[in-house]
Amino acid sequence: MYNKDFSAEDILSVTRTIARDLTVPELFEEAIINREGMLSKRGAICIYTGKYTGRSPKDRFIVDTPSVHNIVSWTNNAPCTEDTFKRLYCKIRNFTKNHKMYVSDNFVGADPEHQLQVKCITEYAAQHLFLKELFINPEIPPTTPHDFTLVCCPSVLADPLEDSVHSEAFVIINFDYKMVIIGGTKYCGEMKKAIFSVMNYILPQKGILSMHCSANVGKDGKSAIFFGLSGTGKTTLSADPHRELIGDDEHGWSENGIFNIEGGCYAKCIHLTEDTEPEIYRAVKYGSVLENVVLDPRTRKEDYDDARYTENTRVAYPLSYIPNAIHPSMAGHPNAIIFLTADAFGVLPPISRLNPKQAMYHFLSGYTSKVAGTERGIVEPQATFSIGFGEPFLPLSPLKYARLLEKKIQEHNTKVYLVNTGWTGGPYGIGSRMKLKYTRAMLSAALDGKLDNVGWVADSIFRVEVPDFCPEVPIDILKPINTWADKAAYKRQAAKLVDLFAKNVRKFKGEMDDDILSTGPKM
Ligand SMILES: Nc1ncnc2c1ncn2[C@@H]1O[C@H](COP(=O)(O)OP(=O)(O)O)[C@@H](O)[C@H]1O
Ligand SMILES: C=C(OP(=O)(O)O)C(=O)O
Ligand SMILES: [Mn+2]
Repeated sequence: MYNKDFSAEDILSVTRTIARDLTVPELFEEAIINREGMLSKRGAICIYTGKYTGRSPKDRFIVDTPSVHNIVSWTNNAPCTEDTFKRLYCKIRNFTKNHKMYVSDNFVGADPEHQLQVKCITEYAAQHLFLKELFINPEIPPTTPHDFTLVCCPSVLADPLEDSVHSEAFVIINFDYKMVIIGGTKYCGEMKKAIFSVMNYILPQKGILSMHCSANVGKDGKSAIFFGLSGTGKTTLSADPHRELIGDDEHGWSENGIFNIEGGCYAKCIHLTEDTEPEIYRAVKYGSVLENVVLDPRTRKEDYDDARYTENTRVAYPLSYIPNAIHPSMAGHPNAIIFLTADAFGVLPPISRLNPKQAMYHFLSGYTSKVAGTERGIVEPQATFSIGFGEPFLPLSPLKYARLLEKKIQEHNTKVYLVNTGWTGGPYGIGSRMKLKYTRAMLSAALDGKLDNVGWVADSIFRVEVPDFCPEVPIDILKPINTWADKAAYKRQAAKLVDLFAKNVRKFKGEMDDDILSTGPKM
């Protein structure tokens, strides 16, 4: 077995051709020349990722070594051996001997105190462009040594039998060598979420809460964060013309306030229209990377309604493409925390207020649905409980994140809301998705203090408080039972969800305070 340093330098010492620090136009040219994708009508480069059009959680591993063994939580992270890592590393190293690789250093962490310099090495120019847009791109290439290495070679395939992995795709994080290696999958989301996982390992160990959330700040300087699993609305709802955008997906919360981990956004394109999501629609332009979006063969016009490759069509663009994004992407302590949930049962209120214990309960529960496409094998909304609304990306014990959040909420007296961006009037298949304009109106009202003086009544099943009025929202939708034609059906459906909640929190028994665990929904 190969027995040397496992490092960026080692790989690049054998790489046939290195294209270093290319600019956006150069990467566009390279991607076109390499036939990695084509230009869209609005001037973005559009790439197709083949078999893997979403994340593949079963193919993601953390190398289990003595130095991380007792730090990583193995209940929600799959281990792999050093041998597996080394074998796949060697396959990548050998591959680069005959190929050109794109190399540059980018940062993650907008707060200079908590930045990580990542050396990005990719097989594809378009993927390199993706990283340039998504990470924080330095004006001049840094001369300091990098902290972490990300290598992505989709053409390198694992052999499940020989390499002891599950498929030809692999995403492996090695904290000892400070390296992520990716092969077999072209889906760009794997790269960003792997580095997010790295930050979720590093930051909490320094006392900083890292969060799967978007963030924005009002004209009054009050910031808000929106936790949510994929598809619940982090990106869509954080792009708000009345508030300044901080980031759409990954943030840290330190003693100084919140900071974005990334420098760009990765928005969903399915059914995107200029009317409903103007900021995102207009961010599709020169410099951005479209993924699996169908283009008209003659006009190259983007067809956002065509899900022939996947529902999980995407666009990546730098934060500066959103008109009211602030730079640097930092703000003070949030005044409000929103937990976004896409409830496929159609029984949760569209907005509700949580006390601090309920906030902990719902953070730990992380109830939502997996929406079609983002993960391999999911074709319709599927109820799930994802701790911290981001369990696949949390390497440490989930309680570590929960305790940090609990402390922050106490210290800053932060208001917490649970917002159902999922179904209303019935479950998925019968009811309809909550109208975006109503969700936006409810959030604006909550964040602007317009719900402070309305009446709040505890929901008899979910026990969270529901407002009796919200400007610009029909009163009927505030209480979910009122939106169901068949009230008995509503109760049966709610009972199913209550049962799921209760079963799910059992796993925290003995580890989390009983008064938190007992604050959940009850029939
Ligand atoms: N009420 C709603 N709130 C938020 N998003 C909605 C709503 N109704 C439909 N959507 C759609 O759901 C998707 C939310 O995805 P996105 O904002 O990318 O989620 P995330 O960033 O959390 O993965 C978008 O395609 C958006 O248009
Ligand atoms: C890119 C992803 O995140 P999100 O859908 O939350 O934007 C993902 O989960 O693969
Ligand atoms: Mn998003």
